[in-house]
Amino acid sequence: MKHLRFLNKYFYKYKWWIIPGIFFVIISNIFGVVPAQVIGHAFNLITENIQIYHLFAGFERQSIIYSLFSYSLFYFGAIVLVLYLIRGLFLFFMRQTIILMSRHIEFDMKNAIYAHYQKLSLGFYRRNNTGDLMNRATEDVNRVRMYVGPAIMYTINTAVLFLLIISSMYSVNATLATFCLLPLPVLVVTIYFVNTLINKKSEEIQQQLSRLSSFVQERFSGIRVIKSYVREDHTKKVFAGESEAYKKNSMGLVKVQAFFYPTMLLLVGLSTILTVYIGGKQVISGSITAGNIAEFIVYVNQLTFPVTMLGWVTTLIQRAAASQKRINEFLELKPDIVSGTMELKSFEGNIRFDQVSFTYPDTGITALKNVSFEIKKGQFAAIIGRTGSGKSTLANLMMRMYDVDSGNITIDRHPIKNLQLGPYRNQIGFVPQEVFLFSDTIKNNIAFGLDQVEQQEVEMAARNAAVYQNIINFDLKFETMLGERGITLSGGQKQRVSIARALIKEPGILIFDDCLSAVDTKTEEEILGNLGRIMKGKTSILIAHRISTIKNADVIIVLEDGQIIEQGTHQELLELNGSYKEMYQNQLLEEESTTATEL
Ligand SMILES: Nc1ncnc2c1ncn2[C@@H]1O[C@H](COP(=O)(O)OP(=O)(O)OP(=O)(O)O)[C@@H](O)[C@H]1O
Repeated sequence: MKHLRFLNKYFYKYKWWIIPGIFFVIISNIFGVVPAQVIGHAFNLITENIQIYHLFAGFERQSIIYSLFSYSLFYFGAIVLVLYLIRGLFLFFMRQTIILMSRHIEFDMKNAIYAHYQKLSLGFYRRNNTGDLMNRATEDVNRVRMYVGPAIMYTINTAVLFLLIISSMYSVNATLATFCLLPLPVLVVTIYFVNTLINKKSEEIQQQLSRLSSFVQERFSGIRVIKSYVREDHTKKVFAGESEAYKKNSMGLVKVQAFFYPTMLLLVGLSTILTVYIGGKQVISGSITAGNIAEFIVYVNQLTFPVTMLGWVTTLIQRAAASQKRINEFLELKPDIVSGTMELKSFEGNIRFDQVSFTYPDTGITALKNVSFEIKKGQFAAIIGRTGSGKSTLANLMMRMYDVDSGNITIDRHPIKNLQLGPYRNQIGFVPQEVFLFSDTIKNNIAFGLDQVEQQEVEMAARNAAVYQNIINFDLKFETMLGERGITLSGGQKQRVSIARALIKEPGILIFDDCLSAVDTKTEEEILGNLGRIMKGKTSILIAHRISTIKNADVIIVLEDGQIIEQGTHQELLELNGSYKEMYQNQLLEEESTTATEL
């Protein structure tokens, strides 16, 4: 329950919703209780006057008594109707304040969670799966909303109604009131237990449902693999198995519910029978009127709904507390990467690594060991090495996606940690190894890093990335939609759109993480030629596997197992006669053998 204290600030913020809300609950309940008394009076009117009416049988006066009688009943009916209408109006206001407040809190919380997620670093996203992140921002917030809205509303409602009804009952007759209320504790306890059971079963169903939807989602994403391995029948069987478990759980829940409602009605019926029996005795002894019995029956029925709600409300509160705990766990997390305060006035693009070591915190893999190098402003640097040697890690550290374990990284002679993070990252044009394009138009994908953009700039970036011709061949050109609702680009086209996205920023440092792998050599040359022109005087870093891509670099860094083993220009490295030369010769041999087979 202590986790729900977090929500108090929202109650305070929306105090002018909740205070009137409580007021409306009280008024609506008063107008809900008074009709019972009017019904009691109407009942008394009937029992007292019916004999008089029969006494005048055969006389002309009987019709006058009849019209008086029916006029009074109509009058009582009208009063009850008006009272219920007023109650209805206040119920409307009650929902318009409390439930509306809950929607505002839901909105605020979702925004706060999303904003907080944005601040957390890459490591956080690696540690937590997407499903969990989504659930906390949607399902958990929804459960909390059920607490700040319906649960609070029904709790206040039940408390007020209980107070009003019980005091009205006792003001009429204490004995009858006590007997009427006797079955209620049994009802409350039964509801509590059955509700716990229902809750447990619902949770199981919910879990099974998420298992089922994750299964379906994954199989839809991997439909190509399923079809090519002819695993349709197998997946069908697994799906049927999961569905069967879901069906079984649901049927279990239906059974409990089927048992619950009749039991509840039985207990309410028992209350009514007791009211009639004990009430009848009291009428005979003259302590109450027959109208009071009618009044009590209305009270008992009015109590039924709030009592059944009690169990439900308890569940809502328990669930909300569990959800709020999960939400708080994330909200209390501090970002691993904290922005520095130093403003980079004139950005040059000098990068220096000094004895840098880094271990990924989540896997414990040491990706870099004592790495030192310097890339000067305007240089074209290349990083090469076997897969898993730490190339992408270098790029991650340059962008300060992670902080180093030991050693220093300096940018323009300032420790990277001192720089303001946003403006610094804005200076970098990064093209990741795994291209990610949003389900949006090509234009918006290219212009992603900028707030405002001209069509000409987008076209120029596309030209420089050698993808312009491909784009204008689509019917909608730059307005072509990508992703689920749009077209699918080829691997090479995706890479080039991603390159255009980095180039349009006119960055101070450009980092290409092996993003030319799906591009043919001719297009690669064209892109590299364009880069030479655009990045003149600026720093470019190319991570690559093909030596042909990087042989013109000013400096080539050769990584192996997280360490720099060789460093220099293409010529210098060849002269070293080491790993680089071996790699180069192997690649030359591969090229020769492919050309030979092609011939
Ligand atoms: N986010 C991560 N969390 C944990 N370990 C990681 C992460 N990224 C990479 N690693 C590990 O760090 C090591 C270096 O990986 P890195 O991606 O830097 O290599 P790479 O040289 O870029 O490889 P490739 O050429 O295959 O892209 C690998 O052993 C890898 O398993």
